[in-house]
Amino acid sequence: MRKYFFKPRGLLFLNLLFAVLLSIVDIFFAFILGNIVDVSVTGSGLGFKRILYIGMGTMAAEAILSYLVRIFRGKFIRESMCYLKEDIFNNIMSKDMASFNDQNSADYISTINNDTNLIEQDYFINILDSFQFISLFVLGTYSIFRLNIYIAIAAFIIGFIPIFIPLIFQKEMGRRKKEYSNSVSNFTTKIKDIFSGFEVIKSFNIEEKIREDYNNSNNAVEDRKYDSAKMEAIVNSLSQFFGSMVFFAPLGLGTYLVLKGKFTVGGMLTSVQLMNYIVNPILNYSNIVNKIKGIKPINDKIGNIVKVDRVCDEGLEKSSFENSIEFKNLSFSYNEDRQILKDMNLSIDKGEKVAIVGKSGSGKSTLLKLLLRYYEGYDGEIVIDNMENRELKISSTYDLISIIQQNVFMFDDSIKANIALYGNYTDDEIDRAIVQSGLLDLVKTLPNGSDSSVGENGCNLSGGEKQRISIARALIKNTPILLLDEATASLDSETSYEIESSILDIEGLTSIVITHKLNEELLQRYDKIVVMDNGTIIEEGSFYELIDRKGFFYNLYNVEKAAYDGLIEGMSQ
Ligand SMILES: Nc1ncnc2c1ncn2[C@@H]1O[C@H](COP(=O)(O)OP(=O)(O)OP(=O)(O)O)[C@@H](O)[C@H]1O
Repeated sequence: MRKYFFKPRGLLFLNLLFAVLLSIVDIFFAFILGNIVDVSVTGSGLGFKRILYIGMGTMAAEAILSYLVRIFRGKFIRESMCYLKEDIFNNIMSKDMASFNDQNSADYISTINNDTNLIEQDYFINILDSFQFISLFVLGTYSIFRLNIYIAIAAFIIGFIPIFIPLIFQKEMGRRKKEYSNSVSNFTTKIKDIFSGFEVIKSFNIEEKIREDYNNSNNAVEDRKYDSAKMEAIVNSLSQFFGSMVFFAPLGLGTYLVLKGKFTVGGMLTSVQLMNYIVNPILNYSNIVNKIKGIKPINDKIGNIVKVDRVCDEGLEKSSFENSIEFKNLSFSYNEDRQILKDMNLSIDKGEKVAIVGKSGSGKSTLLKLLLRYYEGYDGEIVIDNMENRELKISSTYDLISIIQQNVFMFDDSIKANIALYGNYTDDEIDRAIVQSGLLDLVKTLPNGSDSSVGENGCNLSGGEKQRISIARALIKNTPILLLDEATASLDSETSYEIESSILDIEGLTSIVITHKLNEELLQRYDKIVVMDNGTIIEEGSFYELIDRKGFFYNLYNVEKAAYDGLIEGMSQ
C-alpha cells in the first residue's frame, strides 16, 4: 500500500506541514489558557487585554489550519484512492482469460468497492491522523518537560502501558478483519448470482430457497462485522482505562505541587491541556496501529487478486496472416482430472473454410479457445505462419483472429456502439456489417435505427438479434481469420443459412466454423470438415469424402438428417 500512499507526494507534504502547524498553534493555545488563569489568580503574566487578543488570534489560526488540514486530506485521499483503484482495475484487465476465471467476478467487484474502502479508512486516514497525533505528542512532550519535569515523568511512566495493548490483540484483529472481508466477497457473489439468475429463480419457483441463502450470507457478513467490533471494543476500553490513568496520576501530582506552592494554577491548567496532547496520541496509538496492522490480510488479498502472472501484451509482433495455422500434437486439460484434447494434429491453410463437427463435449470449443489464447498451458504447438501463437503479442493474435460466440455480451449502449465496440469505423463500414449480419430488417423497424439502445446486456433484443450483433462485431474487424462457435444457433434456419453462406462467400477469409446444424448445401462448400470425438480428430475430409467413407460423420449426418426430416414431417401433419 505504501506505493499508493506516497504517490501524491506534494499533497502528502502539505498534509504533514499543516498538521505540524496546527499542532504548534494548539500547544501555543494551551499556554495562553494558562496565562489567562494566572492573570486572574495572581495578576501576573501578560496584560489581560493583550492575552485576550492573542487568544482570539490563535483560535482563528486554529480554525483556518483545521480547515486546510481537512481540505488537503480530502484531496490526498481522492488522489491516492483513484490511483489505487485504477491500478487494481488495470491489473485485473491485464490478466489472461485463465487467471481471470480463477476468481469469481464478484470478488473483483468486492475488492474494488469494499476492500479499497477498508484501506481508505483503516490505512490512509489513520496514517494521516497519526501525523497530527505524532506532532502534538512530540511538541506536547517537549513543552511539558519544560513546564514541570515531575509531572512530565509521571505522565510518561504510566503513559506507555497502552502502547502494548495493540501488540497483544493485533493478530486476532487481523484475522477477524480478513474473515469480514471474505464474508463481504461471498455476499457480493451471492447477490450478483441472484440478480443475474432472476429469470431462472422466478421460473423455477425457488424464491424461498434463495431468500434463505441471501439471509444466511447477510447474517454472516453482519456477524463477522460484529466480531471485529467486539474485538475493537476490548482494545479500545483497555486503552481508555490506561489513558485515564495517565491523565489522573499527573493531575494528582500537579495539585499536590500547587498546594505546596511549587506550581501555579495557570501552569497546572497548561499541563492538563498538554497532557491531553500526550494522552490522546497514546490512547489512539493502539487503535491506529491495530487498524494499520489489521489491514495486512486485506493487502495480501488485494495482492493475490491483482497478481498478473505475465504482462499480456509482450511478445512478437505479427500483423498479417500469410500461410497456415497448424495444431501440432496438441494436448490440453482444464484441470488434472481429465484430458480434454489429446495429441491433436490439424493444418489449415490460408483462405480455407473449415467446419468442425462432433458430439457435445468432444472439445470443439476448447480448440478455438486455445487458438484464441484463453488458456496457454497446453502441450504441443499452435503455429501461425511458423510462429508459435503463445509467443506473439496478445494484441497481434487478436488483430489476426476474431470470434463469433454462442454467448454474446452486450454493453448498455446503441446497436452501432455494440457493433463498433469503441473502434473507429466509418458509417459505411458499420452499415455493411449490419447488412452482412442480417441486422438490416431490425434496424429499419427501429425509430432511432442503429442508434437505438440495446438495454442492459441487450435486454431490448432477442437472442437471435444479439447473435447478429456479435456477427457484425466480428465482421467489421475484418481479420484474416474468423472463428464461429455455434454462432448461428439461436437464428432461424433461413437466416442462419444466409449468414453462414455469406461468410463462406468472403474470399480469402480463413474461417473455422463449429456447427451442429449439418446442412448438406453448406457442408459441401467447406474445403474441409473436421470430425472430433473425445478430444481428438477422428475423421477429416470434404463432405463427399466423409460420406463415402461411411464412418462416424456419415452416421452423425444421417442421424441429424433423420431427426430434421422427422421434425419437418411432424410439422406438416
Ligand atoms: N472451464 C472449464 N473448466 C473445466 N472443464 C471445462 C471447461 N470448459 C469446458 N470444459 C469441459 O471440457 C469438455 C469439452 O468442452 P467443449 O466446450 O470444448 O466441448 P464442445 O465439443 O465444444 O461441446 P458443445 O458442442 O456442447 O459446445 C467438456 O467436457 C467440458 O465439460
